[in-house]
Amino acid sequence: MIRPLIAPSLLAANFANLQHDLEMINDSEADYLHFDVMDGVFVPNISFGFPVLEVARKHSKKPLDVHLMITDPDRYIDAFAEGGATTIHVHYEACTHLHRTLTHIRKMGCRAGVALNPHTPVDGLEDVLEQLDVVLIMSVNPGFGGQSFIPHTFRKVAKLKQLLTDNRASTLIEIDGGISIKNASALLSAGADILVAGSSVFGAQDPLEAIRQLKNSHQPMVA
Ligand SMILES: O=C(CO)[C@@H](O)[C@H](O)COP(=O)(O)O
Repeated sequence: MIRPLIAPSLLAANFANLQHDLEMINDSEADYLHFDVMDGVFVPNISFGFPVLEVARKHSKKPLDVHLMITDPDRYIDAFAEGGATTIHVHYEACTHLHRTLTHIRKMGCRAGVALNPHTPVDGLEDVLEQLDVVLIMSVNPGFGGQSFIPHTFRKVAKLKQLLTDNRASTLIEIDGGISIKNASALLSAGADILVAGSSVFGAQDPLEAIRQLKNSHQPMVA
């Protein structure tokens, strides 16, 4: 079985000591650093932007997985690509010309991702699969960390996996919101490849161990 890719979400880090938390992630088995950008319009919260991106780029050795929870994301794709993003996710609900936006993200040298709000069906992606490296399924309504996982996500992941298989697409499936060791293995069985985790990592007594457990969550738990 393939081990999942793990992306700790910086939103849940200790901003009073970001360098410490970034170094913890560097020392961990995490595969990416998930970077949530919120504009207070697309979602009812404002998080962080370019000054924090610069800190992350300086101190993080992990590829940056940037999730743009903003309206009109086209305005900022070049800046995030030049700022060091490896992957840029735009929201399906925020893009009028999704095909063009995804093509542009790739042209800027990044992997192209689309994030789906919990109410957005996966079917609308069929005509952009060739432009798409990863789909970020939101398992909470975006805007805040620490929310409860929406159980409907299991069916949605399975449906997307089927769509990708039917189209012979190599697009990865990433899940974000309320992820912990409790739901990780069921999500992987449904077809997820990448797990984003905020509070279950940074709220743990031992964040390194929490990341290690998520990384090994494809294996049956030993009682
Ligand atoms: O994008 C978001 C929230 O909008 C997420 O990336 C959260 O940061 C995940 O946090 P937890 O639900 O794991 O605490």
